[in-house]
Amino acid sequence: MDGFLLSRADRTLRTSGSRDRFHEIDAAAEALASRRVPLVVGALPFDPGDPAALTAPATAQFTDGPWRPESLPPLPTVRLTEELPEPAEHLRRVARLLDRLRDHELQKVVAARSVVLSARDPIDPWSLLARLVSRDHAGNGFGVDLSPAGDGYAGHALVGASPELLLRRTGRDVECFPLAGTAPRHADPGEDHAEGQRLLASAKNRSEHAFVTDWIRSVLDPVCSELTVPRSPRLIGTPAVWHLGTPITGVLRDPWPSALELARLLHPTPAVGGTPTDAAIAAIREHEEPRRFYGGAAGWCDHDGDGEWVVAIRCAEIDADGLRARAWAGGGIVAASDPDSELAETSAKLRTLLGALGVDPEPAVDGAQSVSEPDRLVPGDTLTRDVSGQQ
Ligand SMILES: C=C(O[C@H]1C=CC=C(C(=O)O)[C@@H]1O)C(=O)O
Repeated sequence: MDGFLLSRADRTLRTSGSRDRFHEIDAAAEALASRRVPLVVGALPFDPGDPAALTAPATAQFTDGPWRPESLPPLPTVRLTEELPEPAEHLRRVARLLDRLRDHELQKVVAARSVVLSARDPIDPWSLLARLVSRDHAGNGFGVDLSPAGDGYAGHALVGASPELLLRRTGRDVECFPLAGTAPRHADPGEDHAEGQRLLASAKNRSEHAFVTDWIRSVLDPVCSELTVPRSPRLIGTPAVWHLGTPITGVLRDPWPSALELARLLHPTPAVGGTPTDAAIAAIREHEEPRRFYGGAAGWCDHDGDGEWVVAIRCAEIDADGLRARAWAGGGIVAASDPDSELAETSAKLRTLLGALGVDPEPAVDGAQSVSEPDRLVPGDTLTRDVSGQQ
């Protein structure tokens, strides 16, 4: 994939070409701090020990609003050919993680699984990205060339529609919009509304969510002179699922850390990792296939330290020849979690990618979104809906 794109409701960055590449965050941060490069874009891996995929682009353009692709090129027919792990094994893994939660070794851990998709003709990452953005009512989307990460990533692309803002830094202002706690959407508006209200009232989901806001508070507090973390989450609707979300704002004490350094400090939040963070990462390494860039972050940082990073979820990695893609989804497990519901939650989250690729077995899910047509070319400018009105 030549170039990078981050589409958000209010702003899009698109870049092309490469004047430098980095697989180490430190090297990219140094190039920015010394003003050797004006901008770095790319992705951070889930596992902080893995290589990053960062590029100093040759050209960059910011535009207002979400990305509006000129056309929606057709995608090839895609088939789901493998599940990693098989659903039965995911259930067993969740059960084993629940034992560790009950032993108090962990308080929360995110369990993920993936599906492999095969195509006869290449899946063009830009075409898939155009479809994802057009189907997302907030116009969210990202596309990253993973080649800078080195061996095993040459020509691979990470493409997704993440609703979750890891952080945005503008001058000394910092914003985060963590999401955790999920319920399915329904085609019937009454049922859909009731499901959202149940999520908002669910003690289990609120506790799952609080691990994330607590973590973000603990990371930002030492570097911020002001920090506002609302006590209660809001209800956030994506086309496929409801989430609990909390808008967090802060003001940095100093002109640093940069957006890239903040992303490194915050990542992985318990929305993709768990609590305690190190024990959760260790458990994920032990129980799962490598996540690669799923559960990492995608975004940009400029030489003033400003930037924006989204959590790399609702995404797929496309191989260099475009004939194979792998999409992931995970869910937060706490002591009160039920393995079957967790499996169903990952299936609901996978619909974002499967639906865009035409593999979704249940198109009714798309019918649940009242503000987005499946193949509408120009996304609406509605930001994630706050239907609770609560702070
Ligand atoms: C880890 C994922 O979602 C995160 C974001 C929102 C809700 C989540 C949850 O309810 O578990 C997850 O924390 C994913 O989509 O793969």
